[in-house]
Amino acid sequence: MDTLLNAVPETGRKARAHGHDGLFITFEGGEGVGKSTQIRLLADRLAERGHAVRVSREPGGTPGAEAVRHVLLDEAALESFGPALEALLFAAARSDHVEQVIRPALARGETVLVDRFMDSTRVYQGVSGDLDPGFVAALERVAIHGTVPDLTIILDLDPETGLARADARRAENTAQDRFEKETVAVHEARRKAFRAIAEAEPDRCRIVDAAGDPETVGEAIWAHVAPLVAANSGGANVS
Ligand SMILES: Nc1ncnc2c1ncn2[C@@H]1O[C@H](COP(=O)(O)OP(=O)(O)O)[C@@H](O)[C@H]1O
Ligand SMILES: Cc1cn([C@H]2C[C@H](O)[C@@H](COP(=O)(O)OP(=O)(O)O)O2)c(=O)[nH]c1=O
Repeated sequence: MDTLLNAVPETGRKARAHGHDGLFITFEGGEGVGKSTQIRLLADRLAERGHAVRVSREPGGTPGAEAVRHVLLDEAALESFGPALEALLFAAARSDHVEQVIRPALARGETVLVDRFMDSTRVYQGVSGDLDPGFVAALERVAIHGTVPDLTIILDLDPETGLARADARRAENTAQDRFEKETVAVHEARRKAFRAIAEAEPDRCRIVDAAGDPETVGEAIWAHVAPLVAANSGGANVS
């Protein structure tokens, strides 16, 4: 098994398809911080500038991964799931998503925006689930197969506000999913865990304050994205 795991390339862009890669940008953070909203704003902004954009989400993004999502988020089936099983299921869904959607889109030169990726597993299963970091890291290497995001935007917001926004978003009869139901203390611990990832990986991650109005948050995100877009487009001026 160890040999198999070692056969998987270390994380890092060198494992990415060569040539005219697109940009891979992931959005992370707790419930209701505004990930879906900001992905839509950024996708529109990039499309207006003529960039081909592929938007996706996790868990999901392929028929198989969406089936796994249904299992993972279905309250009835999950009470007995332990964090290790969850992490394995998220990794299986991610592997399919990376191979079937993300890597091919990047190889076509598309900009890929994904709502949650590997950092959510590190936080929700690793930290909240108290899993062995080596186990989480091994699963991550197998699942992403070297396809590391060029940029991860971590939207930072106090849990009370995020949960209130998530409640406002939810139709009256849609119950919270089980990850949303946990205590504010658990959500706060996740917020700290996302911040710790950003501090440990400053080249990849940027923390963005999600408390302002959507447009203000969008401008802050664009300030991080625009230089990468310019560099990836051969230095063309991107305003
Ligand atoms: N900056 C913001 N200020 C106020 N409400 C927001 C903001 N961004 C998003 N919302 C609203 O909060 C809810 C959750 O936003 P969403 O983008 O779905 O968050 P996430 O994808 O992180 O769960 C939605 O109803 C959305 O319209
Ligand atoms: C991708 C991923 C998501 N999750 C959790 C976080 C979310 O609560 C849930 C995804 O459901 P979703 O409805 O997409 O929530 P959100 O809008 O907050 O992204 O799955 C993990 O626990 N691990 C993971 O690796």
